[in-house]
Amino acid sequence: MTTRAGHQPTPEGEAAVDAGGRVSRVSVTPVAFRDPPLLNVVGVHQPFVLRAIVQVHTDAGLVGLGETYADRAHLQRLEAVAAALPGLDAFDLNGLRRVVVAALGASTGGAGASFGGMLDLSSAVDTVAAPFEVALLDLQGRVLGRPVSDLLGGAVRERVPYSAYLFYKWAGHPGRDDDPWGEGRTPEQMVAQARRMVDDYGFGAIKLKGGVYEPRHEIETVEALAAAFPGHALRIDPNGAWTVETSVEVAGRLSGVLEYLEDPTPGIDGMAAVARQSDLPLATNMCVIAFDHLKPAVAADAVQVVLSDHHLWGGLRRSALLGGICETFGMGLSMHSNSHLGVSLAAMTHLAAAIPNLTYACDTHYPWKAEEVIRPGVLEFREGSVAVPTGPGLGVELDEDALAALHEQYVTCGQRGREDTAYMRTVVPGFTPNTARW
Ligand SMILES: O=C([O-])C(=O)C[C@H](O)[C@@H](O)C(=O)[O-]
Ligand SMILES: [Mg+2]
Repeated sequence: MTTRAGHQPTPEGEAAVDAGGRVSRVSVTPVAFRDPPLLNVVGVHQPFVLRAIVQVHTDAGLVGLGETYADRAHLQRLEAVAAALPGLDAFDLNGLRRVVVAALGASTGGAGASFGGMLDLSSAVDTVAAPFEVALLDLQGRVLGRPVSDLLGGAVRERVPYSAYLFYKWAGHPGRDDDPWGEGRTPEQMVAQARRMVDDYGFGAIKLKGGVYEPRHEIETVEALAAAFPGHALRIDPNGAWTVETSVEVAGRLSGVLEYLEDPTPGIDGMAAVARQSDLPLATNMCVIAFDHLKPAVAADAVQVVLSDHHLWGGLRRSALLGGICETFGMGLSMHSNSHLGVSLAAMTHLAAAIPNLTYACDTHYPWKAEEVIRPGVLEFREGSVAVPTGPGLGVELDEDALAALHEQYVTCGQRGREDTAYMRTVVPGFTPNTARW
């Protein structure tokens, strides 16, 4: 097949075009939803999370959904792709990639870009393509009357387990008293936070976001969680807050307590040095976040578990490819999250259902949010897991009124990017990220 300028259907593509239609219009709607002041290595979550909802319309009258970040520079890239997509066959995922590469032009590298200092944008093509790929898969599923998990090879599990994602946190955003979670600082408070999540959602795995306090305090928190939740799988993720030496010490102390230790120290070399001196599996969503990073990480035996994230790895099919690579090199696979809405939760659930070697409970920030853009009823947590939607495509429907309300909130909230460090400095002047601090 040759490159299709203007996306004219080739004869062999005709049947698919007839069935699924061609992209006629694409909208990218930035939204904002309220978020508690969750602490991490670079600062604290702002009052709102920004997300973009992608709607891909076809001339057959169907709409596919995707969701991604909505930081200003990312939005501009999404808009460039959205403008170039009309005419594309809804089944032409390779064509989508060509459109993204062409639309981004010189800005495909993305080196140095990041979302609030938490996530380096290693591959702009993958990150920008992802929500459109999800939307096209949603469309394909709607055409075929099959769930997205079937398009990824078929669900190997009916339910996808997720983990409770604990955060140290302030009692509330400054000047507001509407935070239903309260302060999260002491081990007792963190056990109470976990209790609420486990009671409400039934989670069987618990992840603690660390990198906030000195390691001794965070170890005590993990030990309190282990005592309070025997039999639960535990993880801590300090996002590279520790030196190699500290990481080895903590790994020794928590060996037998944790199922894996996530990003204790920055970089592939640092992780490899820890791995050589520890028997705890090391997981990452920081030093391996794009296909380019796999070869050096495997060569150095730096990580034992890769945390996939379709938003960063180019969508659902490339994340499934990542699963195959992890299997080849004997690495485990888990799933990372950032604050997200239901379109992403649906996509994550289909993906996790269809990857046989994704054997850990996936991360999700879902319990922290109180607002939504999809209609209720499909994505329910029971016993810590979400049933894989069985309806066509992603299996979720947009609530247009809710989308409009959260878009209005985006317009008025004043935030245009994720700025955890800057927000922290409004309360703690001079704060510097805790990377490799201890
Ligand atoms: O596993 C991780 O590193 C994350 O979940 C990254 C996120 O940005 C998290 O740290 C957060 O929400 O602050
Ligand atoms: Mg992490």
